Amino acid sequence: MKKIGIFYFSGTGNTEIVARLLTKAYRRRQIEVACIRMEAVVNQQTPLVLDDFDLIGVGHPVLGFGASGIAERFVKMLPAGSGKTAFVFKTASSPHYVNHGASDVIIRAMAKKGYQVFHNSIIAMPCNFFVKYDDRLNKQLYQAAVKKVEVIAAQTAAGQANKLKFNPLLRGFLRLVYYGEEHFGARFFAQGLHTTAACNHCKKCVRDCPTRNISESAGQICFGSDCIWCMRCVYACPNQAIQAKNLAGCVLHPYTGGFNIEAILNDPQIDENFVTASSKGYYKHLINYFREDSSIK
Ligand SMILES: Cc1cc2nc3c(=O)[nH]c(=O)nc-3n(C[C@H](O)[C@H](O)[C@H](O)COP(=O)(O)O)c2cc1C
Repeated sequence: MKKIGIFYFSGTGNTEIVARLLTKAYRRRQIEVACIRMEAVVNQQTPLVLDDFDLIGVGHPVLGFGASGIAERFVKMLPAGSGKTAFVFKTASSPHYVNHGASDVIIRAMAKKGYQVFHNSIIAMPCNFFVKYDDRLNKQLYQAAVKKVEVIAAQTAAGQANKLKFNPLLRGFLRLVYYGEEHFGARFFAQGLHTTAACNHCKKCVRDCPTRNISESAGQICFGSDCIWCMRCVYACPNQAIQAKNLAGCVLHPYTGGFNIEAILNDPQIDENFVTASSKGYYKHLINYFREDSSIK
């Protein structure tokens, strides 16, 4: 293996953390890696040149059981693969099998273009949507992610396949949910976004929006209709000045997603042994996920 190109989209930092961990894991194996944000390609700031890469990685968050508009736009831009090998990875708040099909549209589109997508994986990370996870769980998820990334790096570097089990009967229904989330949910959410008096017009949100959906006009920050509900603007605003009026419950207060992982890791008071072999209820489905890499016995 000479060089790997990892293209990822990350709204709030989780997928970026995984993409960076993967990059480090390959480099430790003496493999050269380029780690590129998908939106730089989609917004034509970075040319899409794949000639140097022997292996392509595509990473995205699971948004409404799908892959996010940016990932779909990126895949449309890919040139013919001519048999190039590829893998996909996704982050989600849960490794449950309902999320396993989230990359299917991407995998199919890549296969149509001649890419051989041989490895598909899911990594559970802190939830950034509606449900605020306990920081002990966030720490446990991150530590498991570090181990899972090592496995993904070893398998993909060796050309070893990985498939995710998915019930095909769910496909049509979940695709419909995704369509509703992307086209109606996201638009409705964006219609209710507004800035408060705390906004100092630094325009970070304008610069950072992956779909260039935020602009400033006559001294006002304006939110357009091409929102993919990635939450970046809300969570990354340095003054917490962007607020949601519609579906406000989906924004976590205080935010405990990707960007604060470092703080969680550095806090010795946060005990990562949150899910155990005897956990019940919602957390039960995480037991096997943590067992896979011996995060719990
Ligand atoms: C609009 C939206 C929809 C989401 N839908 C799902 C979902 O269907 N399943 C899931 O497990 N997590 C879902 N999540 C949670 C994210 O997938 C998860 O927190 C992910 O790691 C975020 O990655 P990022 O920080 O790279 O954007 C959703 C988050 C958002 C903002």
